[in-house]
Amino acid sequence: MTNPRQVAFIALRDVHKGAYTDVALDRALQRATLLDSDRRLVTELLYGSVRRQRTLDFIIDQLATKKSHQQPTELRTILHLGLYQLRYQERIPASAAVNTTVELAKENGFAGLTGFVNGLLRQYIRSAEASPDFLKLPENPVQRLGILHSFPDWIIQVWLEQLGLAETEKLCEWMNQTPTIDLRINPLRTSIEEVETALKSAGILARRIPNLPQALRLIGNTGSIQQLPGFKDGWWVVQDASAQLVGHLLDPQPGEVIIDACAAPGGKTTHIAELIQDRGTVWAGDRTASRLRKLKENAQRLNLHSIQICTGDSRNLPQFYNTADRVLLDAPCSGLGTLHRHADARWRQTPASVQELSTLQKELLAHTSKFVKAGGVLVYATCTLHPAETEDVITQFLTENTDWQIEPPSPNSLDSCYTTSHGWLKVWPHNQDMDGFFMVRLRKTNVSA
Ligand SMILES: C[S@@+](CC[C@H](N)C(=O)[O-])C[C@H]1O[C@@H](n2cnc3c(N)ncnc32)[C@H](O)[C@@H]1O
Repeated sequence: MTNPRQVAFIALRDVHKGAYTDVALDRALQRATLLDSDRRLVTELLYGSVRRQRTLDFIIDQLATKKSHQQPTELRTILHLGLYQLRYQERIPASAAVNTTVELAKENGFAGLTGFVNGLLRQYIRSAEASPDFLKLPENPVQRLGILHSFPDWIIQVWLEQLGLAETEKLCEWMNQTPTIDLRINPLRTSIEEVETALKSAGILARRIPNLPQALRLIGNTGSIQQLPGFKDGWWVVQDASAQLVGHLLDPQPGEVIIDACAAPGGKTTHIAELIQDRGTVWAGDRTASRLRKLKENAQRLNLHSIQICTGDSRNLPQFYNTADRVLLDAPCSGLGTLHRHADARWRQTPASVQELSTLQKELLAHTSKFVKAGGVLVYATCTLHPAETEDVITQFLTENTDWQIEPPSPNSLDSCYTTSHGWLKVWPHNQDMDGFFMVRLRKTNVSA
């Protein structure tokens, strides 16, 4: 297969049948023979169409007699691809978007409906030219933002309650961007200067990130990550800037025993091992064996030896009670802070799944806090921005465990600029230009309050 739009159609059709977007993309690309530029086009069309699904359906609802969900599923998929190009891909001439979409319809069993496809797309072009905001959006702010920026109402509601209208709109726009790639340099193997020089010689642009001495943000097209200089030598690992803050908040020291209770695939475990200069013990626990295999590969590539793997449910590991100087609980979460990275996550998560996660997070915190020695530290972190998975988890824990208290980062530490008045850190992506994250450092005192 050599037509990128046909490849995008097959992948998007699989997503509409329930496949994960990244899995559908890999599968479709593997079956195709495409130039690098066409592979990028497939990725953009697929991820963009999945993200913008609600807006695209709303356009179909306005322009066609039959609502989007009444259209044959594969025809709806084809219309999404065409409308996505017209609305969001300025580089693609409108005529090319229309003609290729009509072709797709013809090739995929809708030869009798090419007039309908052509007519709908051309009507979209005429309406958008006449007035860029021709969509008749509802007055209700939750629905209006949800349709315009393509999020479910409940997510908009969660953000509106915390941020208000103007900031929520900025956050929505930020979450619809193509995600950036950050590297964390392994100081045990190289220096940030050496990596900068190697990337520059390979024609890759990168910039430093304020407050994070080991971080570089890649700019523009990078091609395959595994082919970048230094990958095989363990010079760096891909890790978003805000995830790098977590290791600094934990502040592990050489010689300590540290338990990373939800560790796989090891982004933070390997950071901890680097921060202790590979001297001490980092227990990497996780209940998913396949993800732990990835962690092992990462540790080997980075040449880190202080990491020990423990497969199992971290709610049930009594052998670790009172053994750790520090514990990291990077808990499973709804990922509302990283929706730009997982195009379909906004459609998969629900208020009910958030409540289930909140229960799991509270159980994990109750158990893993027992791993910490008196006087020790636990950092709770999640890449979500939902209060039920963040503030509520911590507030309940502190109410039930009066021998624990929040220890905010010291004023001149790397994390201090993200600290809230409660002592926990909240990274809002549209303000900080990095993934959304919540993190808090708790210290176990010797006495109950
Ligand atoms: C947010 S991810 C961890 C990411 C990792 N810390 C990193 O930086 O690469 C959450 C992890 O928790 C694991 N997990 C979920 N429930 C668990 C449980 N009850 N016990 C142990 N691990 C669990 C999942 O398998 C997943 O790998």
